[in-house]
Amino acid sequence: MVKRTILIAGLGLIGGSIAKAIKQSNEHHILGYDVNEPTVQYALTNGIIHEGYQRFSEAAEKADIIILAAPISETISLLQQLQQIAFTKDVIVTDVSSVKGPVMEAANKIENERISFIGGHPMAGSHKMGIEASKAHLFENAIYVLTPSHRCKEGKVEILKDVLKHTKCKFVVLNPTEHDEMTGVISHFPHLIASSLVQQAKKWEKKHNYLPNLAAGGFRDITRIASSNPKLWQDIFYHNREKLSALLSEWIDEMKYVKGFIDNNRKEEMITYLEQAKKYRDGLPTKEKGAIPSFYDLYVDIRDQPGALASVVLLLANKNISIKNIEILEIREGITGVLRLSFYTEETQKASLDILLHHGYEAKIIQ
Ligand SMILES: NC(=O)c1ccc[n+]([C@@H]2O[C@H](COP(=O)([O-])OP(=O)(O)OC[C@H]3O[C@@H](n4cnc5c(N)ncnc54)[C@H](O)[C@@H]3O)[C@@H](O)[C@H]2O)c1
Ligand SMILES: O=C(O)C(=O)C[C@]1(C(=O)O)C=C[C@@H](O)C=C1
Repeated sequence: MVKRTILIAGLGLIGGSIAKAIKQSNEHHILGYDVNEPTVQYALTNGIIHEGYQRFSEAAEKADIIILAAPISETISLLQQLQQIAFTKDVIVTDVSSVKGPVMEAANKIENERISFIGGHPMAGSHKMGIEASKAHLFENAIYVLTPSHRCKEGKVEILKDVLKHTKCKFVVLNPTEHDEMTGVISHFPHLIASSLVQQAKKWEKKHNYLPNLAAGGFRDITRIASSNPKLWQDIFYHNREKLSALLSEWIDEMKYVKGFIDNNRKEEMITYLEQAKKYRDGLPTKEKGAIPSFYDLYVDIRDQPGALASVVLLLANKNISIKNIEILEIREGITGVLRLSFYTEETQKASLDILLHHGYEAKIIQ
């Protein structure tokens, strides 16, 4: 075990989560820097970092590994600042940006011999932002993409992996272009669609002001990510604009094709379209958190009465079962609602199903 000094620049959701995961291991010394001084204070007070800094260069000079976890435009600017530092030892620099092309372009221009840059992107996150939302286990079983730059010295990727292994992620090396195309399809474009669905509902609310009350499980599931940080996503869309623009054109054509089924009641073609989508969606990897995070979910019907939620939680707590997340779906006053309980393992998911069925609850696992 080699104890290294790791600087995390940008202590938000992602930087804070990486800091927590690495600090838990007690293996390394963690420095933190953020433009927002209260964030650094929060990280220190809550034991997320060992030392806090207000000047980036001062912290960078002390580090063996620098993790840039700020928004993409800021990450590129921090990278350019590193170029000017006269490091007295070799340093590995990585980032966490959701788009890799522009960051790698900036990294490949670096002429500082001491810097080995390896692009990084943990494929997990949340619609929440800031250090308060950070979690040590955010990246557990998630895919962590690495994109080494032209000037990355031998052995450095292995050192970086050794430090990041505390996030419990799974590494994959991709080139920036394939990364940006795939994340465009699987992450960035879906985000745009989620926001557009919400915009559509907002327009229709002018006609039917009761409409938001009908927003049940389906609408909420498909639009959760529309609640994310708008500035962060504008930055992502901007940096992956070419891929997004192409996907948007493809989507518009596809929707015209679908409109043909609907307008002309081409029933069989519509069913085939839906069947193919269902088959592909059902076949996505479900045992791991990946590009599409999956949890071990259990759905429980409950009535909206005082104590209904507490009773379910208590039943499971009595059997020492930890619940990862609880969400109440489509519950309205006096009417049956649905609880979605997420578990860490398939075993606890199944055990919870048995317990709840045994106590007369209507519960099910939907694959
Ligand atoms: N949110 C996600 O789901 C997610 C997932 C994977 C990767 N990412 C990437 O992670 C990066 C950070 O996103 P986040 O969700 O943690 O955002 P966040 O808003 O939670 O945190 C960003 C942090 O960076 C700080 N910051 C801004 N400019 C800075 C600068 N110049 N120097 C130092 N700190 C600065 C902010 O004060 C804030 O604390 C982005 O590049 C994003 O593309 C996000
Ligand atoms: O779970 C979410 O809220 C996310 O949006 C996470 C998500 C994703 O699209 O899966 C978003 C952006 C990141 O770059 C990586 C992961």
